[in-house]
Amino acid sequence: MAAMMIVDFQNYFIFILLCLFPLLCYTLFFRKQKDSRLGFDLPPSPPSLPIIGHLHIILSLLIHKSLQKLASKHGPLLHLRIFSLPIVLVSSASVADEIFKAQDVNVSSRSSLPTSEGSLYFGSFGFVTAPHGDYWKFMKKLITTKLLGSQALERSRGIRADEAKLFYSNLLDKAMKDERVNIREEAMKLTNNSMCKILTRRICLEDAERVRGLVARTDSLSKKLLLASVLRRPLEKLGISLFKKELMCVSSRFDEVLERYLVEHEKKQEEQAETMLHGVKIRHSEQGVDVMDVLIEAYRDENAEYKITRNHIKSLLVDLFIAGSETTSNIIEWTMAELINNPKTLERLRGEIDLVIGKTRLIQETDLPNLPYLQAVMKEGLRLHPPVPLVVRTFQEECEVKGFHIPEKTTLVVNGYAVMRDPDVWEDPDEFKPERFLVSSTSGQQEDKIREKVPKYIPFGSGRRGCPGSNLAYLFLGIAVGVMVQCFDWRIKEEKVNMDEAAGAVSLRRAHPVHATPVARNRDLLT
Ligand code: HEM
Repeated sequence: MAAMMIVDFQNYFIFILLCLFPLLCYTLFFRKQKDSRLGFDLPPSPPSLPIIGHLHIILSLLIHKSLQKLASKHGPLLHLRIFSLPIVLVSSASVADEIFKAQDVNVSSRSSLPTSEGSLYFGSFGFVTAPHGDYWKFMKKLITTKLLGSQALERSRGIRADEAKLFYSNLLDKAMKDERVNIREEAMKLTNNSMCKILTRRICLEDAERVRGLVARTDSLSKKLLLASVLRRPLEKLGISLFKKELMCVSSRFDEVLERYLVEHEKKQEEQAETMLHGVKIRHSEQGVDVMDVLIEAYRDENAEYKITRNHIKSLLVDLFIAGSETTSNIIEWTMAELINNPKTLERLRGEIDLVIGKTRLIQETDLPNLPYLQAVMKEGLRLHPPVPLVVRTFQEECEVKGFHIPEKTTLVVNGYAVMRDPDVWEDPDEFKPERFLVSSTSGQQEDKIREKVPKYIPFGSGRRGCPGSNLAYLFLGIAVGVMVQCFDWRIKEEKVNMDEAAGAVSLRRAHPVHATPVARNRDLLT
């Protein structure tokens, strides 16, 4: 009897669950967002699939290209849906301009993951994922004034110059041995080692491989995290924490290395303080100050506007390291691929470098302002191959864009890749033509002035959440490309470098690494 009752109860329980399941699905996936201004039109929406909405597009392998195709068919301002999560997709310069200007504060937050609470990467201590509030404002000020501002970049110039010489001598070594070079790997060594030294003044030699491995892992993890943050709300309701184990594993490895560096820095600072106590005045040499020193100072400052913690310090270092090295090495490789495929452009660039610098010394950062064609080459590389093709933010409040209603908490996706290949504002948008960035070469100058008013060029995003590392990025890119063009000819086995994009990554990476053999033009530039 008891057994029958148990079976009955089980059936009854299953029956209730089956009845509740559609309700659960409805609540999670179909229920419309609360919209206080019903009656206003949402932006147009392309056809979607039942339940999942437009998820299949977000999951596509080359997401920026799928979204670009969607926009060219249905328009530059679209309303998409993933389950019940609303997304606004922007693919033209004029719509992006209106949002970045009129809604700058409203879209100044990104969404983070509830599952990444204690993580140093993509977690609640991070700067990149921090909501637009007191912490973000405090750190942004510190970054733009003391960490990546012009004086800070001046201070770290020596570090980058040493790394540039090492970069040149590694390439020269390969040239002497007639060996092929994987340009991405060489670029990665340059940016990783420079970033390590700028951030912690450590040579990072013993940790370099480890850190490089971690950066590679974060790239593959980023796509999953983007997906997890898009699916955040439905998953939260179901109590599912996606990729938490993987995320925490990467985080704890970063933590291990950075905690060690932090303790070393603190010891060094204490030793200096002690020496001062004994009456010997040792000024903390400006040359010896790295990003970690500045952060420790802010951490110890009792009167600071915001009290940061050790985790904030470590998290910011992870953010800067990943944001700074992966993106710049990607664009160095893309730009060299374009130059090898466009020998006339390469010749013109080399002509400019030879003319301005001569053939007796290596290009330096201070030469860059005098090399307009090199600057145009860098800009064109970034336009065609933006390492961060999608800028993702959140509308905090409801608003109107181009006469359409955008509900609060809608995710904003600006497809920078599509904006910078928008045929309405770019002539021959898919071609590599650095000349377009040279002021004097414009034929229809009037037309160009009108175009310049629209921020069609957004490889570093825009508005207050735009990239604070763009100046540093131009220095890395200018020197790496400058050295490779000034000092070497490049031989490839194929007729042209394959320009396919890698599928399944968040950053815009190449599907095939560029393998080329450097041929030295001048062997005595360092002597
Ligand atoms: C070619 C190289 C780079 C590219 C293409 C790039 C691109 C971007 C983009 C598109 C964003 C999002 C901007 C937005 O939401 O509007 C961003 C954010 C950011 N980038 Fe970069 N970046 C590069 C290099 C760097 C470097 C060298 C650093 C620093 C070392 C850096 C640090 C950051 C940080 C901290 C953010 C987050 C800003 C915030 O949330 O307020 N980036 N970057």
